[in-house]
Amino acid sequence: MTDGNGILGSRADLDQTRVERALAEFRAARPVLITGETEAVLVCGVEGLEQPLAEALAKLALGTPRLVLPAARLRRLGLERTLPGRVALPSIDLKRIEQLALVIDAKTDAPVAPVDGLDETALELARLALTVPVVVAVPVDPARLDDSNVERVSVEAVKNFRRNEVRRLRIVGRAPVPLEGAPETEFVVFRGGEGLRDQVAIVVGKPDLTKPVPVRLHSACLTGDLFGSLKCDCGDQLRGAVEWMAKNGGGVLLYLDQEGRGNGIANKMRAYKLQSLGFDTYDADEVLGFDLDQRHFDFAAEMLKKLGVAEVDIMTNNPVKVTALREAGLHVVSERRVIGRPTDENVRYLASKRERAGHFIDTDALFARLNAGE
Ligand SMILES: Nc1nc2c(ncn2[C@@H]2O[C@H](COP(=O)(O)OP(=O)(O)OP(=O)(O)O)[C@@H](O)[C@H]2O)c(=O)[nH]1
Ligand SMILES: [Zn+2]
Repeated sequence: MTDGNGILGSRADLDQTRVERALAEFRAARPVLITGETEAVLVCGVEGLEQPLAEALAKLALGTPRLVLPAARLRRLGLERTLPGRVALPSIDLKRIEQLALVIDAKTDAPVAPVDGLDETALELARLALTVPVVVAVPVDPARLDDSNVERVSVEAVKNFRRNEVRRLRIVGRAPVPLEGAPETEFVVFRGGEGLRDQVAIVVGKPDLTKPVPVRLHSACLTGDLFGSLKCDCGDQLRGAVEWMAKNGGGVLLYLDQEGRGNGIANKMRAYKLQSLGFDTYDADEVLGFDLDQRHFDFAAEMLKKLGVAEVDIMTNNPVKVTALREAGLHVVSERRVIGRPTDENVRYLASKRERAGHFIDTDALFARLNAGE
């Protein structure tokens, strides 16, 4: 591996580039080589893994291949786990992999070993790629891997990736976009942060930056924000916050590329499918291998700082957002609750957020509004 400082920039820049390329490979169901200090593994997500690749991987194996699973998925498989683990795959058997990784009510009594740094890196790649977070890892000798087209990424590069994305956050475009109910509004586009696309700050009116600024951190919700899905209250929260800011001296809404609580739209739809079978919003995510919430908000704090916001009047029901901004050095001086219309389809979702993730939601009031047909 070169030291960088060529046209692709410094060593740190090159590391970011390699991780970005590895994510593209992961999403396309192609293997990626992860290199540690002394060992290396070829890893591949379970989504789209097919027989020819499974056979090719098996031929390269130096030791026993393994399936790496996050703690959430292991719990669903009937094991008491708080940490990820790995199951040996003496043969890369697609049926067994499917059973362990994807089948809803599968259980296992297979021995589960602790993961190493390479396995953890593989899981992190799968999460960053917004794929199902279960991976096949095959120990190999990188010197014998004669295919130079296989993307290589180091454990270190993946470990530093999120932090460097926050550092690399930069404004790439801005323009006025008058909105209905908020005619004086500017969209400021940032590159970097979380997810696979850009982040957008919507500056409503001319907020006074010497005072606490009304701020909403809004994670993207295609179904709710754009199509008015009845399953959540995101669309109401989004439009409600912008209108409120327009009427109350301005504010900043951050539209964050964190669809599906950071799991991506494909995993959100898989979770919705499970919800249609009776799972609640968090259990559905657990079946897929996700913990309560995958989102980070440090980059959102950085966006606010770059916009000159220091004191925040936050519009949220989510305690994690408040803590995250504080930990990132912003002064959160007050909190406002934001809730959309209750519907038959979203009340259970909202109640779960309160019961399981500690959101400040008055569910009694919600049910009363629902019964009153508001
Ligand atoms: N995984 C998953 N994500 C969901 C589901 N329903 C909605 N979402 C996502 O949840 C996120 C909700 O984002 P926000 O409205 O910013 O956040 P919040 O955590 O509910 O906090 P508030 O600030 O109180 O609204 C969005 O990314 C939605 O796409 C679901 O059932 N499963
Ligand atoms: Zn939503």
